[in-house]
Amino acid sequence: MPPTEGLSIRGLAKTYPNGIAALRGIDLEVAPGLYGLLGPNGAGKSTLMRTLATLQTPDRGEIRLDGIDLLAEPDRVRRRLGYLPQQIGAYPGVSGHELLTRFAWLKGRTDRRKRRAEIERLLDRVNLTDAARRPVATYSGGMLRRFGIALALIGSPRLLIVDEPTAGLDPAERNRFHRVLADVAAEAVVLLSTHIVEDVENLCARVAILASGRIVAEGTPAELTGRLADRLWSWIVPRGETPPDAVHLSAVPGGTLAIVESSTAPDGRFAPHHPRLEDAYHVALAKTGILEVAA
Ligand SMILES: Nc1ncnc2c1ncn2[C@@H]1O[C@H](COP(=O)(O)OP(=O)(O)OP(=O)(O)O)[C@@H](O)[C@H]1O
Repeated sequence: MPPTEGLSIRGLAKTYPNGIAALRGIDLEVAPGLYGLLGPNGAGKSTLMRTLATLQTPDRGEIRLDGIDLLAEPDRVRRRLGYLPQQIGAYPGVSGHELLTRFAWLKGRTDRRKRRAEIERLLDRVNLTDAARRPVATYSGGMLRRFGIALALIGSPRLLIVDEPTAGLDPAERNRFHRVLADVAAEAVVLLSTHIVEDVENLCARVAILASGRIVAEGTPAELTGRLADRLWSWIVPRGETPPDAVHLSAVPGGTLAIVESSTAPDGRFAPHHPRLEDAYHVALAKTGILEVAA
């Protein structure tokens, strides 16, 4: 990747005044496209996202967006940023069209004709043209998420930061939301932070797994699962029996599914297990000593 395109992060570190080291030296190169950031609670995802959104500063390190130094020139980078927060505030009675108009005005879109054209384009892009005159307060959860993208896309950002986007969406809305993100990712860096491994597996060209403030694995979903080829074994432990030491345990009909990493089958009860991104995630966390409670 040429150094002038995309997002480049080097040696990023942040320790809060209470002594918690939320970021312990993050290095990442992110090209335009959809990039997934996975990690358990407290891994440092929000700290990283807020730092990229210029809402807080790191103790050390460097961030460049399309070659522009974010810490030295935050205002210049802000003009190229879109941030989709988890919640959009309540604006009683205000229609989608009107709220977009206000935000566009705040972002410096003062030419009325150009602003209107941009808003029409954005509404069409997120499939909300028909609902544009309805109050935002009446939108469903999925419509609100897509509306949030339209807000974040004012000014055609080069980096779109999306935090935990699909919680609470039904499958059809989740799918619609993903299609909009994929469309944006054709021309910008879209950084998607989530707990939902399946969203990243289906959608993202590359993924980083963050744990305790460090990147513990990085690559394409195929690379991450490929490293585990022929190394995973599973066994459904009948109810009442003690499960073995495993990289992941989850409840299934009939007992507990135990997934174990080993170069050979631990014993005759285990069958080969085809690795999924979720397994790579649990293996990466297990190697750092972090065990997530089964979902
Ligand atoms: N303002 C703050 N002051 C002190 N500690 C903080 C602050 N914000 C976050 N932390 C701590 O830093 C660590 C990383 O938190 P962060 O919110 O970045 O993680 P996360 O991966 O986003 O987690 P979650 O998925 O739960 O939001 C946690 O231990 C958290 O308690």
